[in-house]
Amino acid sequence: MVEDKRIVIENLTTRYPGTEQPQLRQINAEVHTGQVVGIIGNSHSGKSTLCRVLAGVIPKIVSAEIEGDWHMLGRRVSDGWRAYNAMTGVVLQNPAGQLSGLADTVADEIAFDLINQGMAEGLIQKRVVEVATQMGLIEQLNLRPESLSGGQIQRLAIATAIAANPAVLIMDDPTSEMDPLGRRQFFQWLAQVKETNVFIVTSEIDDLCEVGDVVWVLNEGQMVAQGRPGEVFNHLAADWQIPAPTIQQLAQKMDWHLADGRYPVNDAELKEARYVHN
Ligand SMILES: Nc1ncnc2c1ncn2[C@@H]1O[C@H](COP(=O)(O)OP(=O)(O)OP(=O)(O)O)[C@@H](O)[C@H]1O
Repeated sequence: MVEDKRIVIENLTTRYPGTEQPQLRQINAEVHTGQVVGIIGNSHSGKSTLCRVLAGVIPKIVSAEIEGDWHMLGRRVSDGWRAYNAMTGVVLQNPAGQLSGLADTVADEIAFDLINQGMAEGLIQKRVVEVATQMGLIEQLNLRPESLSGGQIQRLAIATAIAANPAVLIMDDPTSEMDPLGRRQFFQWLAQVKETNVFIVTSEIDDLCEVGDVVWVLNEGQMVAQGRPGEVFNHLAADWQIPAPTIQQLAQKMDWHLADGRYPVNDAELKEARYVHN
């Protein structure tokens, strides 16, 4: 059998109980292995709801009426929760609520899922140090999780989500409480993640343009645009209320554009635009 390496969403519509209007309306999308997908949109546009669906939290934990279909790497939640859940690493809003509450130390929290999976002790220790290094938590390994700052708790939630090397990583605004340096380190880490499908809700448009392969724009529950960052940000509609990336704003002022007429949205495109103008 050929392995399905796609993530496919077909005509997805969701309604929370007691609500008349759907929160997601007829969403269609297809993503291929290894892509970083940035999900953007203004408040209440449905970004968190889409993350909950992709993570299987809807319908497994939060109930909602669902029409349409979605499958990731050939699996659906209805095929079995264990296998679906094992495939995903998830960081939802309020990461503190996601921690086990059982671990004495940051190291134990990161190790929690690995212990549950029956990984050998030596391998667990190695992996804990690896992800703690990636998330800048190496000096916090022996601290109690509840003693961490908001930004550190977000890093810990990410560390626990990536510890078991999930094929799909779903993160809902994972840097909202990080300081600027923490945010930069996070996006530098994300830039070098390979062979993982990443979905990230973020308002950090500039960073997203550096690391994102694809951007999805949600507006009132509809997917109003999807494509490469350069395509999407060059065609923003005013009612989406999404600002253009800083580089694009600068390039518009300078009237620096690329050979195809678009304005650059990231460092690499800015260099290219300079080349076109020299
Ligand atoms: N459990 C729920 N029950 C009923 N309605 C809900 C529930 N969760 C979210 N909603 C509603 O669904 C809509 C979409 O919310 P969602 O949180 O997905 O948007 P969002 O784009 O993530 O917003 P934000 O950027 O403010 O976090 C909103 O109108 C919200 O009030």
